[in-house]
Amino acid sequence: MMNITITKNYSELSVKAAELFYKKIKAKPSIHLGLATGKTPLGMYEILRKKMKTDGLPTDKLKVFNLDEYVGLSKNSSKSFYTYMKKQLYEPLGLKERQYYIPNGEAKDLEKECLRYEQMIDQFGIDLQLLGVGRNGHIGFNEPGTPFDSLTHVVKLKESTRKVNASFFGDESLVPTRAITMGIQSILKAKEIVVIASGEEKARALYEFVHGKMTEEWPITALKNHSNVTVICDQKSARFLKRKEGVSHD
Ligand SMILES: O=P(O)(O)OC[C@H]1O[C@](O)(CO)[C@@H](O)[C@@H]1O
Repeated sequence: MMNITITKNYSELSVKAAELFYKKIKAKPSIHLGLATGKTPLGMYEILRKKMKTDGLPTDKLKVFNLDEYVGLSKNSSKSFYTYMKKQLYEPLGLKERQYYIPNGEAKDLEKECLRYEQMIDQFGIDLQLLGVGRNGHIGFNEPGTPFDSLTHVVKLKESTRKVNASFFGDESLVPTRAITMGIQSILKAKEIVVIASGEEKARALYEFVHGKMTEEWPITALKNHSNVTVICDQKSARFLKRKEGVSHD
């Protein structure tokens, strides 16, 4: 089942997505969340952490798992996804180290690290997975051509992805060339998935996801196989979507 909500703009998208996560956390304080980095979730993370704090939602039973991490960056580098998450949620929500999980991009044996991470996902299970989407349809760092049955693995980042992510680094040459990412199969293991997308540059990927056929050329289309996916996107990213049942325009 796929539900699509189209919002007027990025602010509304952030409010909707934050509300959804807030409700789920409130209903099940021991929920296991799968979380994403990138620009798109920044708005929802800000609303979520503020509301959770104001309302005093307990966070001691929460567990959060991250999709990916760069290889070769120190965990404490200001550019690591660990630092991003620490600033956006781990610290503001007062999470203890045992409550958050992120691939270790500094591991000596990367293959072993991938295996460890996948085993942990299997052991705990993710209830609700948040996903952004790349312009080329990537989810996590699973670039076009990644097998749908892939588990956590090391990827060589595409030049186009490094270019887009250069804004976080100041210069493209500083963006790491590899990352560890949950695979497509690992992502599909989540009980429920929420995809957020904003801006015209995401419109083609959303079109392929909603109206296109399943193909490894558009990694996001793997989600067509999942039984519980919600898409929250703004009008700009939804410009190629056709009106149909299950699509609500706010
Ligand atoms: O939200 P953004 O910055 O557009 O990124 C989209 C996707 O691209 C990535 O940043 C990887 O390049 C993902 O982590 C993210 O979900």
